[in-house]
Amino acid sequence: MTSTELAASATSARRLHAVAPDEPVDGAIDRAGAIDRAGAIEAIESLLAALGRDPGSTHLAETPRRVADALIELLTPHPFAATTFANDEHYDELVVVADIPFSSLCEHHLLPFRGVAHIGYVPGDRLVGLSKLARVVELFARDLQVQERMTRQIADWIGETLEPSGVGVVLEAEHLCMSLRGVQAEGTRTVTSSLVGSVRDDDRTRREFLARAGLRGTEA
Ligand SMILES: Nc1nc2c(ncn2[C@@H]2O[C@H](COP(=O)(O)OP(=O)(O)OP(=O)(O)O)[C@@H](O)[C@H]2O)c(=O)[nH]1
Ligand SMILES: [Zn+2]
Repeated sequence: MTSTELAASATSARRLHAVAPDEPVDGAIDRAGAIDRAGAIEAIESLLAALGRDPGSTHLAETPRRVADALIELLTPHPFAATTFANDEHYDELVVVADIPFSSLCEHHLLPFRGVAHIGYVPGDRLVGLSKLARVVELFARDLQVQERMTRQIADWIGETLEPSGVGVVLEAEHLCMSLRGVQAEGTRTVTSSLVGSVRDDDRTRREFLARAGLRGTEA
């Protein structure tokens, strides 16, 4: 996928409410389609039958409901208020939150990929509540994803919400579709990044972000 396509899909997949200064907003997103829980339960029942299992057996009787609810949970982010504050002290150094854990579902195999996100931004007029950076990771992780798109979506959200002078997002994850099955390349770590503004263009800021994110082979 080209970067233009990634950006377009980031915008079309999820639309966020605009953030008004000092006012918490609903971080809820508009989804492409509503979740049909009854339909999902029925579909899992059919899937079990198609896999040669008996969905009516005692052991599997509740499995369609459990699987459907587990998937719905993994695809439903918690709404949140994207609280921002005025940057009265004109703080203009990097703010970095490293090692934010996340789990998502790969859109190719519906298997989890999980790891950590590192986020940094150089504030403009607004600061964001730190926990919101972890919440925005969850906002985009709870979807059928590819790691590259998720990385861009997080960076775009921070850019649009805070209008900072720089943003850096790095995701490091293990894809179970690559380690459990298929090529079975255990222990691989996929690293993706989206660096924008001063975090991309200013050498000192970029190095500082990568070092604070604890990435191997980097130093401040
Ligand atoms: N770029 C990218 N690829 C991903 C991601 N998650 C899974 N994939 C890849 O998506 C590809 C799908 O390839 P296919 O050849 O259609 O699927 P497959 O036959 O199951 O491929 P194998 O996994 O190689 O057995 C695989 O190479 C996966 O490793 C992701 O987040 N980003
Ligand atoms: Zn996959």
